[in-house]
Amino acid sequence: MKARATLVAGKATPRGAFPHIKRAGDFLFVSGTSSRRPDNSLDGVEVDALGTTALDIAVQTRAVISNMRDILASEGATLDDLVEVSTFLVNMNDFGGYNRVWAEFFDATGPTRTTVAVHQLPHPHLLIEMKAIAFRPLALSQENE
Ligand SMILES: N/C(=C\C=C\C(=O)O)C(=O)O
Repeated sequence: MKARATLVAGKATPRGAFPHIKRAGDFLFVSGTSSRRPDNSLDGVEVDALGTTALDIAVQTRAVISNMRDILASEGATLDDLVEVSTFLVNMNDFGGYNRVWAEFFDATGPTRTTVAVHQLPHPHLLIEMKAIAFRPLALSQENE
């Protein structure tokens, strides 16, 4: 069986030659996802008239999870199907804000999780990016079509 790559309509276009999500058998692999909107603006970023920039880790985290939810839906999967999430923060001082929003969506029965800090993400206003693996048997996804 060949793996199936999908570019999801209505989501921000990937900033490179890769899909939003790839199905390999019953497993789904979600590319690194940010709070980027389809128009390439970012949730959780406000810039005032003087150029002062306010970045909000809670808003960005909620947007990332929401974007992943939409991407999973393209394969008939939900956040409940996630088995592993990797999170990249640019600053561990944001860990608390990120962790609180995470708990709005998941508990200890949810996906395994690894959180690391990285030097940079692909846009200077991004505080967080996540990639994920889900288990959603193809047969179950097709039942709901
Ligand atoms: N996944 C990658 C970037 C995602 C950026 C975004 O969604 O804003 C990548 O370059 O590998």
